[in-house]
Amino acid sequence: MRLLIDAGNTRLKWRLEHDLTVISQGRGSMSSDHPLSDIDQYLGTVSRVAVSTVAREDLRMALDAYLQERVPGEVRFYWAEKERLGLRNSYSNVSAMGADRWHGMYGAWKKRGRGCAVIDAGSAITIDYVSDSGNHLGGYILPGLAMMFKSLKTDAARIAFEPNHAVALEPGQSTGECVNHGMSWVSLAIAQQLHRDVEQLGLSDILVTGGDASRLQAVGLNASEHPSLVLDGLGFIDHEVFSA
Ligand SMILES: Nc1ncnc2c1ncn2[C@@H]1O[C@H](COP(=O)(O)OP(=O)(O)O)[C@@H](O)[C@H]1O
Ligand SMILES: CC(C)(COP(=O)(O)O)[C@@H](O)C(=O)NCCC(=O)O
Ligand SMILES: [K+]
Repeated sequence: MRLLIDAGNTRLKWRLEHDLTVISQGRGSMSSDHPLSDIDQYLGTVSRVAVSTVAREDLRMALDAYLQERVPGEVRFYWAEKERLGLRNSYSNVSAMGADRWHGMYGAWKKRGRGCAVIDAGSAITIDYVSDSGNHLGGYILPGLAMMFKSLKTDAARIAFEPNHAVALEPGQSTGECVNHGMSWVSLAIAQQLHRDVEQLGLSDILVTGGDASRLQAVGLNASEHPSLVLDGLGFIDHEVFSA
């Protein structure tokens, strides 16, 4: 069995496969001691692990040690690359790019094979544009929605509110409404800017992934949702590496 892991800054997403058929997939919290506890009993039958991570180095090392102790097969970490199958990274220093961004872009490139926008609404929101010819045109990194809520709670003394994910865009008339409608307002602004960029750049479509994907779609983001786009791209690359 092959185990694919996408370890972000908030959640660890995993997928167990046998001969490229998905046996099971799920997620754990990166703040828990054992984010893979749901599949502990299967790790002894895993022949290979492929990992995409942007987690803190101490967490990456702890995950590596946890896997090495339990998995008989190889544990391989995959990072952003300069180029693969015609997809070309715009970063001169590719090692600085989050592995999740490259794997999400590669998953989109393999699925579409033409210009597209990739949005990962996770702990941070990342946006990447790829041209029809496979050139990474560049992208953006924004604070994630939960990160924005958290910064208001921790950095503003007199803002008390309960976050809610309902979409409401009218001007708020209480602290809670001003904050929650503000989050919908920011999400709408992101969606509208994406639509303008995709139009101007002549990109064919938008692929969205990440825990807050549905929130962006709820305010009108015209995108197809691919909940495991990072795992998809990671799986394509790992398969290509081992089939070469
Ligand atoms: N059950 C959940 N646990 C944690 N975050 C969640 C959950 N459901 C939705 N979210 C939202 O998804 C975001 C995390 O998305 P995810 O793609 O897992 O992040 P990352 O890849 O950065 O670890 C959080 O910031 C939060 O706003
Ligand atoms: C921007 C990110 C934190 C997003 O990660 P996530 O929100 O999925 O945890 C991650 O892609 C990252 O650490 N990037 C490194 C900087 C860069 O991509 O330029
Ligand atoms: K992510």
